[in-house]
Amino acid sequence: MAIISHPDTLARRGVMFILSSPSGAGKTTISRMLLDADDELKLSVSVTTRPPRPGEVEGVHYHFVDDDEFDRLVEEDDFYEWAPVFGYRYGTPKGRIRAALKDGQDFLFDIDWQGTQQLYQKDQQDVVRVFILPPSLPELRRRLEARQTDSIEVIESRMERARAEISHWDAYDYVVINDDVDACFAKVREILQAERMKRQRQTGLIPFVRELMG
Ligand SMILES: Nc1nc2c(ncn2[C@@H]2O[C@H](COP(=O)(O)OP(=O)(O)O)[C@@H](O)[C@H]2O)c(=O)[nH]1
Ligand SMILES: Nc1ncnc2c1ncn2[C@@H]1O[C@H](COP(=O)(O)OP(=O)(O)O)[C@@H](O)[C@H]1O
Repeated sequence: MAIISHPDTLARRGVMFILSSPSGAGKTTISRMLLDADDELKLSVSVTTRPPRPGEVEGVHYHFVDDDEFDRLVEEDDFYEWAPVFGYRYGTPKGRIRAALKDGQDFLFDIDWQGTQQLYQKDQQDVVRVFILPPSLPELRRRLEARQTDSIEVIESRMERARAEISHWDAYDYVVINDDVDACFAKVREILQAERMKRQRQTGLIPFVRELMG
């Protein structure tokens, strides 16, 4: 694969940019805004046994598989990590991620805290962990209802789980409250931009500085 050319930085390793949030706090919304705004960022598409929601497209939002296929992928060690969530299984395929990171490709991961911990254990140097919080629990419920994708029972179970998910806030590098969506997006984007500049990622820095020093 060709080395990615970055307009703002020297040659560097890609960032594994993780966005997590309690369900309904807005990580899908913020992820979509980031992907639309940023050509250097690519979504890591997860594999799931959950059925598609209206409007979700195979290969774009998830790879939708049945239980047997998921079992096969686990056996073949095709996942970076996987976890059960709400009665379904979700996994991050290793695919070409490792090689692409070395070439400077940035990846966005929309995964929960369990997946975040596993990815962080496997690759601390590349991972950046961002947690999005709702401004309040009543607002979280309002957003889940407004999305109109879940039954009352599912919304109740998401609300219950939200409390458990929020308890993992301290396993993240950054915490951003999603009150105004544009403000939240701007903050998350600044985090990504700053992380790209981090000295440890800049594989092109040593030769460049040597040249400057003469
Ligand atoms: N561990 C792990 N979690 C994932 C992965 N993909 C998605 N998830 C999480 O699974 C949960 C349910 O996702 P989804 O069914 O799309 O509903 P959402 O809560 O509305 O985003 C979310 O917390 C996601 O962050 C993955 O590859 N690994
Ligand atoms: N800052 C915000 N203010 C109001 N509504 C929001 C905000 N961010 C997201 N939403 C809405 O809340 C609902 C849940 O957001 P979504 O991005 O699907 O959450 P998640 O992916 O975390 O489950 C969606 O209908 C979305 O349009």
